[in-house]
Amino acid sequence: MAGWPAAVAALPAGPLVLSVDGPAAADWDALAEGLAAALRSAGWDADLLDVRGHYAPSAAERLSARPVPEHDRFFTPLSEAQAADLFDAVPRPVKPVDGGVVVVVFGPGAALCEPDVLWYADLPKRYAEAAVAHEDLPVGVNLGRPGEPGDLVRLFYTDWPVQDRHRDAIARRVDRWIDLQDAHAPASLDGAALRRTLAHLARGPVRTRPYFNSTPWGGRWAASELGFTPQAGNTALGYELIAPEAGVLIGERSGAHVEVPFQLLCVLHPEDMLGREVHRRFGTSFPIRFDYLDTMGGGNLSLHCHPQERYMREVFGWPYTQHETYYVTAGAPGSKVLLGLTEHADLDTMRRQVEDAIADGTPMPVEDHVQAHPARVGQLFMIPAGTPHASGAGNLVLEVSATPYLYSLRFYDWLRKDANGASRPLPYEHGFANLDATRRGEDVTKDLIQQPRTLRAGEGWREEVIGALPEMFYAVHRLVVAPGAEIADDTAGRFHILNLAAGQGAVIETADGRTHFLAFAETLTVPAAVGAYRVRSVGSDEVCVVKALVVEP
Ligand SMILES: O=P(O)(O)OC[C@H]1O[C@](O)(CO)[C@@H](O)[C@@H]1O
Repeated sequence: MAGWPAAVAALPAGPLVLSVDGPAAADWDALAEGLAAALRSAGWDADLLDVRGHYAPSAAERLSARPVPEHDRFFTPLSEAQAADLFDAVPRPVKPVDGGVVVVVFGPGAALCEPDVLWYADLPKRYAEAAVAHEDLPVGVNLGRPGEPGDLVRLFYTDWPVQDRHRDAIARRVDRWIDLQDAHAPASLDGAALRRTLAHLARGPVRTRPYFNSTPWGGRWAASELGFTPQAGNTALGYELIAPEAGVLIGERSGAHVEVPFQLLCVLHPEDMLGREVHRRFGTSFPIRFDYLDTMGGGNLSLHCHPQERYMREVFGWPYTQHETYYVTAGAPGSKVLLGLTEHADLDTMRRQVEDAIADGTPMPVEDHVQAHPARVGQLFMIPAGTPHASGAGNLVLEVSATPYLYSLRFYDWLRKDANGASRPLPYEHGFANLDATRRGEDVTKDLIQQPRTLRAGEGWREEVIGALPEMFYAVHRLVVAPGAEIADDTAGRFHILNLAAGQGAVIETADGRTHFLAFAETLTVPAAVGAYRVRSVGSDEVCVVKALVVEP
C-alpha cells in the first residue's frame, strides 16, 4: 500500500503508543507532519514525541569508536555501540487512556520506548551517502547529531553499524515496514507480510536492486549500455550486490514497491541464505559482493591495496578482510590492469615517490613498482589483501570480492584534484603497513592470473575454476553453456552468486519450480536452501556465468 492514510487505516484500535524508528537519514520532521495529518484526518488525537530531543548530551561521542592510531584522519574502527547508548534514559511516554488518542514516538531509537505498535521507516543507504556527501540537510546528518551536516567517515563506520544492529535486533517485531523513498506517499508493508515474503525469498533465487555511484575515474558503460542515469557524469561503481547496502524490491510489478534491506534475509533466515557452515563462520554477514568498476571512457583507479586479515580486525574492526578479484567483462583495446609488485620494486623508493607526489605533485612512475597486465575479456585477476592494484582506464570489471569495500588504502591517485583543488584521501601509511612485499615478479602471474581449470563437463556445458587461493575464503568458477544447452548445479549447503558475464541470457530453474531470467550483466543470489538448480542458456550465443561461493577453510 502507499501513503500515510493507508498505513494509518491499518492501525489497531486505541489508545496506543506508536513508535516509528528508522535511520538518522530519514526526514523525520516531514514524516511526523505527514503521519500526524493522516492520523488527524482519520479521527485520531495525535501527540508527538521526537526522541532526538531526548538524546544524551554526549550521545554522539559515545557512539563512535576511537581511531587506531589515535589521530587517524581516514578511518575509525566499526562502532560497537548500541542504539540505547543514544540515551541516558529512554523516554517512556505515558499510555493514553482515551481510545481515540495515539502517542507517536519517532526518530532513531524510538523502538526502545516500549510501544504498542512498532513501525520502521527506512531510507536506503545510498540516499544518506549522497546527502552527507553534498551536505544536504535534513537527510545528510549523522546519528545522534540531528540538524548538523554529516560526515562520511562517521556515517560509514559509526552510524551504519549502530543502525544496522538496531534494525536487525527489532526486525522480528516490526508491525509495519515503511519505505520513505517517496516522501509524500511512502509505500509500506505490514510486518507479518514482510516476514512471510522474506521467508519465501530466502529459499529461491533473489536479485537485488542495482545502482551506480560516480567517482573521479568513472566511465560511462552503464549509462550507454544499460541506460543508468549517471549521478555526477559517470557510472563508476555499480552496486550489484553489496550486501550491507543492497535492497530487494517487494511488491506488484505495476503497483507500490517497498525496498527492504537484503540484510534482513540474512538476519531472519541465516541458514537458508548462507548455509549452516557459512553462517557458523560469518554470522549473519553475507561475505561476498559483486560490483562493477566502470572505467570505459574514464580513468585509472587509484593505486591501492587492502588490509591484511589481522590489521583489518585490529585497526578497522572487521572480522574478515577485503580480498578481491577482478573479472574483465569488457575492455577497450590495449586496456590494462595493474597488479602485483615488479621483481625489483623498491618500497623505500616507492614511499619517497608517494610522498613527493603528495608534497609537490611529482608524477610517480607507477610501472617501476607495479606490473601492468593486458586486461583480456574473460580473465580473472586475483587480488588477495596486501596486493597493490588498480583497474586501468577502458575496462568493465566485475568485482567478485569480499563484502567490505571501504578500505582502499591508496598510494597514488594520478595527481587528480577535484573542483576545489583537493585530492582524495591518500591513507598511504596504512597502505605500506599492509603491502605484501613477498609476492612479486613472476609469482604474481603464476599465482594471481590463473588459467581456467575444468572441474566437470558434459554435452554443451562445462564448469571451470577460474580463481582460487589458499588465503581466500571464496572461489570463482565459470559455467560455460552452449546455445540450447543447460547445466545442472547444486548449492550443496552454501549460497552461490551468479552473474551473466557473456551471452544473451540464461534461465535459472530451481527444483521447486521457480524460474528467474538473468540478462547480460545481471547478478543473482542463489540461497543455500535452494539445493539443486539448472542454468539454461537463452539465445544464439554461448553463455558464461561467473559464479562465486565460499570454500572450505
Ligand atoms: O580508490 P578508488 O580509486 O576509488 O578505488 C576504489 C575501488 O577500488 C576497489 O577497492 C577495487 O579495487 C573497490 O572496492 C573500490 O571501490
